[in-house]
Amino acid sequence: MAGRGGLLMLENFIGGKFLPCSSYLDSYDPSTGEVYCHVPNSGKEEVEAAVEAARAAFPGWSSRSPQERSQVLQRLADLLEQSLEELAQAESKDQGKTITLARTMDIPRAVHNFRFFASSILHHTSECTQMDHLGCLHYTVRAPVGIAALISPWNLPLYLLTWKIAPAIAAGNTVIAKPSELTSVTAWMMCRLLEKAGVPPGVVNIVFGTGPRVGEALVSHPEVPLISFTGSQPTAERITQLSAPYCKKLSLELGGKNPAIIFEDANLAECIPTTVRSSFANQGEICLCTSRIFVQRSIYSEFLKRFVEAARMWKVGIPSDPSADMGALISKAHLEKVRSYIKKARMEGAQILCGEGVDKLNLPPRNQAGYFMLPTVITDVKDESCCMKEEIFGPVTCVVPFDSEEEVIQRANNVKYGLAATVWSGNVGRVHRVAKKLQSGLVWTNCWLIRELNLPFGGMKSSGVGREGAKDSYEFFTEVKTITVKH
Ligand SMILES: NC(=O)c1ccc[n+]([C@@H]2O[C@H](COP(=O)([O-])OP(=O)(O)OC[C@H]3O[C@@H](n4cnc5c(N)ncnc54)[C@H](O)[C@@H]3O)[C@@H](O)[C@H]2O)c1
Ligand SMILES: N/C(=C\C=C\C=O)C(=O)O
Repeated sequence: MAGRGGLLMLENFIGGKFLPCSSYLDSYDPSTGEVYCHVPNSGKEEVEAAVEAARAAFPGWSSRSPQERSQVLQRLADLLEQSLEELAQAESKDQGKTITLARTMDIPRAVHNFRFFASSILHHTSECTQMDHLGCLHYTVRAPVGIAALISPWNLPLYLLTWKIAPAIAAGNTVIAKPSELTSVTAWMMCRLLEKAGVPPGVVNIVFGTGPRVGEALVSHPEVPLISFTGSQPTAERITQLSAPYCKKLSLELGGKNPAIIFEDANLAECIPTTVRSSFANQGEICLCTSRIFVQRSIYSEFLKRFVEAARMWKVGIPSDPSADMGALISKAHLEKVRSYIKKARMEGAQILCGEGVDKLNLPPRNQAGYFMLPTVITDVKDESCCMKEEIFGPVTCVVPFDSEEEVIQRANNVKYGLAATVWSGNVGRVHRVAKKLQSGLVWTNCWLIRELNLPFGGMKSSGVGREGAKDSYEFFTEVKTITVKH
């Protein structure tokens, strides 16, 4: 919808209706640095209205059969798929990611999230045990919890929001979702499809705005008993504090400082292009991106030379260019934060082998103020450096040598995070051994980011609490009850 100055103006979606807000935020096009959209700056009032709508919709939705709910999810998946190109264009413009990534990963995955949970909700079973000597039978039943708060970040906007909405409503909950204020457009576009898909009013409500205003009002609302959050560790801490007085159910998917461990028997022809992708895909703005590369010393020089050559070939371009490998970072503030790590690395005596401050970025005149940065490789950096310890969440990766298996496991584990690791080796025994010892919720060996939605997804240590996936999401979005029958 066109608003002030012909710019796109979003509205909240509450109780099946688009509702204007009393104040709005500017949203920037990352490829130009220009305001192109206005996003509702919602607060307590909008959260109250959404809670009322979600509360009213809960009895009807939660008492439908899983089959009925499944059909609604399937219809929504079909409608999203029919709008794939329009959604991909919007996601790429709003987030700065390449149109190719939006077309091949973000939007197809959003479609798949609804199809996947539409199917998996049909296949859950409950537990039953006997105590014949006491004449008892025990069994469990599960029921949806109620109104779920779903909060998502800006890096994979529709992909991550639907990864929460789909399991929550499949299990019979009603939801209030809050996308990142930096990337709200595709969530708003999805709302236009809900009625046609048969989602009753109030089952999915979306309130737009900032964390401190609308996010906090949502997570501290007494009638919202569960919160599924994906974002940064400091925000998770705040949400935990605000929700603690109510003993809410929490699922927290947080940041990472993900290692790649490359042994001398790795297949470098596969490892190098995949590790360039795992370091720089989506501008390095994926929580699963590699940011510490440990390479066995005997192949260190060869790896480094080939890796830097490949990183230099990774094309940074405007998001709408189908041949670009990388687009713009999300915001000016984030670009400055990412760049500040390169400055700190230099001050510590590390070497920048390519990218920021070394190579020249060529951009069309219209995009000179966009938030672009080249893929950057740092070496000669100590494990204690902030570049090796903190999540940078940008196109920056550090490469360091190692000597032995025990040493590299210890160094890979020596950070507060534990989300995703990759291990490269042709030795099957070593691959299993190392994968088992890494403190990481996910380990990809000889590959990266191949997702199996049935299995648990999530992090250890400061990377999160809880897991998402077919069974884990079902357990999170339902309450279990044990019933004993004496016969
Ligand atoms: N583990 C995962 O699956 C995963 C996936 C994607 C991103 N991430 C992490 O997300 C981070 C980047 O995303 P970000 O910058 O949007 O994170 P963020 O924590 O700043 O924001 C995430 C969401 O929380 C909201 N929020 C912020 N403050 C809030 C508050 N006080 N109360 C309630 N809500 C609040 C934001 O508006 C946004 O919608 C990185 O750390 C990244 O690793 C993790
Ligand atoms: N949650 C998933 C990915 C998270 C990526 C973070 O940036 C997923 O693939 O299910």
